[in-house]
Amino acid sequence: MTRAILTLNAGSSSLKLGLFDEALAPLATAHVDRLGAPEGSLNLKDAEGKAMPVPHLGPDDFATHTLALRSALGAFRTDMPELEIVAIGHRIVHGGTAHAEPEKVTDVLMDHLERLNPFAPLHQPHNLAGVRAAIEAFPGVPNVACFDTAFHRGHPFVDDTYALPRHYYEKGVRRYGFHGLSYTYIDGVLAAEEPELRAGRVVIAHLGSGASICAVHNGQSISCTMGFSTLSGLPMGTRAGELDAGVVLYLMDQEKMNAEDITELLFKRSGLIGMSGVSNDMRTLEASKSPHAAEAIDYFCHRVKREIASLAAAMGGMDALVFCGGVGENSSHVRAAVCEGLDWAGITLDQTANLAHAREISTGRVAVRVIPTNEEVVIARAAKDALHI
Ligand SMILES: Nc1ncnc2c1ncn2[C@@H]1O[C@H](COP(=O)(O)OP(=O)(O)O)[C@@H](O)[C@H]1O
Ligand SMILES: CC(=O)OP(=O)(O)O
Ligand SMILES: [Mg+2]
Repeated sequence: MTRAILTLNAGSSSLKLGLFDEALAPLATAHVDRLGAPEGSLNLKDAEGKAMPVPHLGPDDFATHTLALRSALGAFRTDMPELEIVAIGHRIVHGGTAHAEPEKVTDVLMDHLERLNPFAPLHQPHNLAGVRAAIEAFPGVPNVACFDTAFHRGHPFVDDTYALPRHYYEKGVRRYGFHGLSYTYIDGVLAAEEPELRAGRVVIAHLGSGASICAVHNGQSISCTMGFSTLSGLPMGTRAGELDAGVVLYLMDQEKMNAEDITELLFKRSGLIGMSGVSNDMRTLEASKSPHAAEAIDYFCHRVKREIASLAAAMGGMDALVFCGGVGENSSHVRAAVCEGLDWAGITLDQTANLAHAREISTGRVAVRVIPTNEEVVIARAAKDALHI
């Protein structure tokens, strides 16, 4: 029997699973896409990232988080029957103000986390559904919750608050910041491989379907483009990003939209898909001939550029810039467009290295890096440490 740690990252319409051995070497990953929809699908990859054969499954097998988890695990078991799951780690988007470290899941913790649902309605309930599905599938196996907000809990007050009357801050209306597991991973890579850079002022751009940027000084998060919710900062695949609150008032007052309509608009129909009318997927936009697709990419890159400079200002400068996430790791066009015109800030790209997706892509004072992120291994390590495995 191989003793294994399972990691779960449950989104609204996706479920990502990772399997690691006790030394945290990857064994396999599973990715359920379009969970709940008739086109639901499952991809499996082995330890080397090579696609593995998937058993025949129908839409009913992905109808809920519990069924999707069962289907993905069933597929793993066919391939690796000798696996014993000894711990399960979960990505939980919101830990609120109280949860700044990974924690073993208890009924009390689940109760606390459920109370944070209104703060992240499109993430938290799905994350918790993943935890419940895991408890059901593996009775008696300990679960550990790992929080996206935890990395940012030490923000200085000016980057933790909004300019609202005080009692909203006390009620929890704060700049939480997200994608902390990804930032933890990148910070760990720099600490291990380029400690002199890590000791300095690092701007990390996590550019995926969800996207944010973080200012990290000597391993400490100073400021993040995401704040109270996963909606702020950068435009994303389907989310608007930075928006004048006056627009929301206009939508309510003049367009007679209610909270549900506006949530749907800003989280699901805006960003790249809203601007382009073509796709929420950067690859598709880059391949498209539509001028609106090109404008959506331009807007995305412009906002990333502005936020990088803003975050550098929050730290008094910048020694390194790291790109990660699906777009950050794979789109040389986005990286080039973002960095263009930032030479005044010490950023100049080695265009050949950038086109080759090399790890070191800068020629200027600021070290620019492309580092593939890995939220799963951060979760697995946290589960191992929290349970003293
Ligand atoms: N080769 C590529 N060129 C441009 N964009 C890419 C490429 N590969 C992946 N992407 C983009 O990365 C995004 C998904 O990022 P990812 O980090 O996987 O998202 P998620 O938040 O779902 O984990 C999509 O917009 C996708 O188009
Ligand atoms: C925090 C967040 O936006 O997560 P994701 O990128 O998975 O949507
Ligand atoms: Mg993501």
